[in-house]
Amino acid sequence: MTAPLLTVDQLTKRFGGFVALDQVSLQVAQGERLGLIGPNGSGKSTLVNCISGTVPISSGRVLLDRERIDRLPPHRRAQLGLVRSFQLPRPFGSLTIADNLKVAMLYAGKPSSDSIHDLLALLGLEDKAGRLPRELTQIEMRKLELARAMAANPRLLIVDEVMAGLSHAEVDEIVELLLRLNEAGVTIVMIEHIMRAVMAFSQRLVCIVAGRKVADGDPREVTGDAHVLKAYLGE
Ligand SMILES: Nc1ncnc2c1ncn2[C@@H]1O[C@H](COP(=O)(O)OP(=O)(O)OP(=O)(O)O)[C@@H](O)[C@H]1O
Repeated sequence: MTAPLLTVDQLTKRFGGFVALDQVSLQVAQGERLGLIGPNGSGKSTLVNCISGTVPISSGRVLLDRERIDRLPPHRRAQLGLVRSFQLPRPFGSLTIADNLKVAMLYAGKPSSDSIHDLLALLGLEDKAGRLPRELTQIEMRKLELARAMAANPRLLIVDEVMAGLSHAEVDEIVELLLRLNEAGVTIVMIEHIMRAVMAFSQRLVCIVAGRKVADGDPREVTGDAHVLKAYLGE
């Protein structure tokens, strides 16, 4: 059996006396599409912050390909192929779309084998190379954010609420795009509140409630799980 690409092992995160994540363990296989769900404030973003290195963990381990990465700074993790797209697009406003992608490649420390042009084409932004971010529509901004993440040549891409505020058709478009990126070989973890998108995308779901993993498995089974229903419906 091949080793998981990502392993989160007994991860605990405390903010002062508050336990935001309580011994969370999960694995992500190479090539997988995993959905991470949970009510507001359950700890999803904190988990992603701990995995990508923007907040230190209190205890436990995070491994990429069997190597511990939980002491590495975020840019080192990005160099190893662990890349996240942020909840809010934050491109450099004075740089063109193409230059924003160049910066992202430099940050990851390895100019991608894909040319910038190929990346723009993959994301459907080929007409926008010379434009500034402020000239983009909302969905184009989300695509730019995904393109910036892809410019870092990720092995594991974590997308954190990239569809919030988009129309029904635009959500479908982003899901299609993520499926294409996955087909191109990128393992993807999606954090998303839009359940239609989560169900269309995910091969497996993990549900976090109040800092604990309460379900992990087939999406239909997880969404029918009593703990998950209780957390969402507040029974
Ligand atoms: N830096 C911090 N200091 C103190 N508490 C924090 C900090 N960051 C997050 N928390 C708390 O940890 C808990 C989990 O927050 P988190 O943002 O991870 O939830 P979430 O599942 O991503 O929520 P949402 O779906 O609303 O984005 C919340 O109670 C939050 O208030």
